[in-house]
Amino acid sequence: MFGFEGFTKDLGIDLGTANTLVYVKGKGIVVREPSVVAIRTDTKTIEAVGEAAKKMIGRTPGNIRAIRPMKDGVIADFETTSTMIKYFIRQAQKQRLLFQRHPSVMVCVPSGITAVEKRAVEDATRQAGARDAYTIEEPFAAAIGADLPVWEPTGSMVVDIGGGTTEVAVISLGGIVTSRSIRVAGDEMDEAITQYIKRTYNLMIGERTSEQIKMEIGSALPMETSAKLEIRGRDLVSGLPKTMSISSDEITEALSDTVNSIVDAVKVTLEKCPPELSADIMDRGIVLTGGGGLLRNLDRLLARETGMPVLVAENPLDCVAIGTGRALENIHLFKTRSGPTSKARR
Ligand SMILES: Nc1ncnc2c1ncn2[C@@H]1O[C@H](COP(=O)(O)OP(=O)(O)OP(=O)(O)O)[C@@H](O)[C@H]1O
Repeated sequence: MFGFEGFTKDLGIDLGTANTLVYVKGKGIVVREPSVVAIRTDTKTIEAVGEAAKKMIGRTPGNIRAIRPMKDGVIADFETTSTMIKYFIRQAQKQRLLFQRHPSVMVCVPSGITAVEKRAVEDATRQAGARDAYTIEEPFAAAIGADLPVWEPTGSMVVDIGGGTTEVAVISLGGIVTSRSIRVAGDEMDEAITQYIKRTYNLMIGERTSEQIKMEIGSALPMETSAKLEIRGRDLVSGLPKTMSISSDEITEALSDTVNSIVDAVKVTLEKCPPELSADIMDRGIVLTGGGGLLRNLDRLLARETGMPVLVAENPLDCVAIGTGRALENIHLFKTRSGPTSKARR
């Protein structure tokens, strides 16, 4: 059993592909920044991390590269990820919330990752200064953060749609009964929009523009009143900047393949769910978490396709971070290491 008396100033980190959130017990979420690092390619030094680095995406001079070290929810670049975690821990410490130089840190990881990938997250966290590094599977953390009764003998289903991964899991009695993790989520939606606009209008738009289009007029089902948005990009024929208007119906069409992959992942997981637990889920409903859960009408589409009630969690973007932090507070409830958490010591 891991003692939990020293955890008061310890951290839960939602190390996401898109955003990293840090949760401190009693304080809530104290850091919320994009998971981006800007590096000088000549000297290999870090130029900026988080919000400042995100602003540089697509706007960097030749010698600076803005990268997202987490790709598809796992560590694509070990050194940079470790530097980024260190920066976020410092940000929390700067707010005088942490008095321990080496806090214990719980980091969430996608449920589908390999033992090697999990180890990489634990090592990067310890290299960033953590005394103990624990990992928790993301959908389990999301379910705790969404206030689902994860410890009860009743089935709960959570669909966490982040930047890189969508995690679908059925949880009961403190464990994941069945789950599915697909590397299709918000980033893939952005890419689908970029490709659609390139294919249809010969217009090249940036990563940030496609995300903005998704958030402002994206919808999983056609909206009752179609909306329009002015977008800017580079005309691939003339090579010049161009402004044009795009409709929400077009974005619904652009997003259909990605959205259908998510719907299929939910259906497959439901098919594998034991009947008693399905009945519980029918009563309580499927809960959507993660930023992707905010896509308009995704709840309605999922409800139509599964015949189950579907709800969006109260603060979908914060559920994983809150759940990760709460899991650290309740570490004594995790009975075995083969459950949804694991631990590595300095
Ligand atoms: N209103 C919205 N509509 C649609 N998508 C949104 C909205 N708000 C945020 N998103 C998307 O949610 C994604 C980020 O969600 P979140 O912060 O939960 O992911 P993450 O935890 O960083 O990623 P992962 O779980 O894959 O590691 C981004 O793709 C973002 O564009």
